Amino acid sequence: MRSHEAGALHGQAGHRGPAWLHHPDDVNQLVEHLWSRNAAKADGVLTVAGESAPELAEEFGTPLYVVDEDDFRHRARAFRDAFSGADVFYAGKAFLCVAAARWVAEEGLNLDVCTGGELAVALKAEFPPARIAFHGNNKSEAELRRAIEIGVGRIIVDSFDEIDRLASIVTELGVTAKVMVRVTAGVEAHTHEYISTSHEDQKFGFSIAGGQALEAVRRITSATGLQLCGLHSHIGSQIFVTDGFEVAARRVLRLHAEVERELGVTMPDLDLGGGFGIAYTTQDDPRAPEDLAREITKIVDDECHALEIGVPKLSIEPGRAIVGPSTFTLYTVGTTKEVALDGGASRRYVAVDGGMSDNIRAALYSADYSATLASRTSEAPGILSRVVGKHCESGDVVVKDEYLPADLGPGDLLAVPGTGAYCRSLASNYNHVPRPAVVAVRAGEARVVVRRETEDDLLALDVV
Ligand SMILES: Cc1ncc(COP(=O)(O)O)c(C=O)c1O
Ligand SMILES: N[C@@H](CCCC[NH3+])C(=O)O
Repeated sequence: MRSHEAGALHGQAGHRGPAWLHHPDDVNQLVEHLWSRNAAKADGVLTVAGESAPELAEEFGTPLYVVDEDDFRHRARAFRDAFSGADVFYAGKAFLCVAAARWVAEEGLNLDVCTGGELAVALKAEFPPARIAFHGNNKSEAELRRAIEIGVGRIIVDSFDEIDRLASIVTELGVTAKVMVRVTAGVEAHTHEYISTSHEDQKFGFSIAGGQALEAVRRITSATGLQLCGLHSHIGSQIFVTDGFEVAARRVLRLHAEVERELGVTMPDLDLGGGFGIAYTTQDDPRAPEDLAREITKIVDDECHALEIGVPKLSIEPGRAIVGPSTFTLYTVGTTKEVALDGGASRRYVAVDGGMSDNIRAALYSADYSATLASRTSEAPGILSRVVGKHCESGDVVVKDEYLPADLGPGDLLAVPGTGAYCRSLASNYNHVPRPAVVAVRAGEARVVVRRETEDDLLALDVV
């Protein structure tokens, strides 16, 4: 994630946004690489896989998450094919529902879940348990028991307490569980602090440098019923450069070699996690899965060669890079407002019918997004605008800076691309706003895969 607060808007002579944001030649045009493969505009109207934004809004209401199913499947296959010698786990935390779990299964990927709730969705979708990896830094006894009973493929262990918990469950059940050890490699990933997970001072994993990782391996290998299949490292999310993966892979493989040498244990697998960045705005330049595969595979091969060890089977866990670009959020504009700024400049606020309850990422990580008018062509010039929601927070921003037509007004539809990952999954009912539906569009057909919450849903938990 990149923060661009420094480039804040100012200046009288034309509204100037952050340095990376350029005035578009035609404010009606889509910046294609920010959209799913079947999204297009015809006469100003946004369409996806044969369905138009106004038709979708009319039939399903707004706000609405619209997922291009073919795009999701295509990206899943692209990772599977690019990493053909590896196991690809879709990270369900990015977005999970029964339909999505089925798409993942059908495209031949594995699934990463990190709570009993995500596991329940996977099971409802009849996802093969052996293809599920179970994550989490504080899995409960009940969650672990269920995972073992249904036979998940691997459990990624994150604490000494968990090792004890697991050891007693497998002993009691008389079974063997495959486990991996989540390690922290001490890498400072180039991303937002909140989604960086490999520096030492944070809650995930066992430190390699501090010796806890080796100790965890020792305890697992001396426990009965726990079968160690490898080490796991995830350095963070929304990462664009492979240098962080490279440093992490080298450190993890050194530990892998040490385990082989010192303990005589050869671990068959190595999981380098997910975190591959996507384009939210024109400032982002993501890597293609083939490039990632080539570079990461080479790093692992070279390091194993240097360490004179066999090459373990690689696993990766992309979430955002599969689901993020597949989805846009469709909103209806409710109000607009011109706000005077210092120096005589002004900012156009465009308020939509959702906000931080369906996309918390701008508020939480200063994430940038883009937006486009989705229901008509406009002849008006583009002016720098801020898209905000309807919540009682001034930080309720969906798109910090975007050029939108000056005549945008109530009733217009606005679409925000790249909202597939960590928007529905982080959605809330703040201000008692019902969470939007998710509609999957494929070959001219739209179907609800997660229904919209109702007022009854909002009241369902109140005990009166
Ligand atoms: C262990 C693990 N694997 C995979 C992911 C997926 O990350 P991303 O959606 O950035 O690919 C995450 C989230 O950061 C994670 O914590
Ligand atoms: N929720 C974060 C990503 C965290 C990934 C989970 N480890 C985001 O929206 O970017």
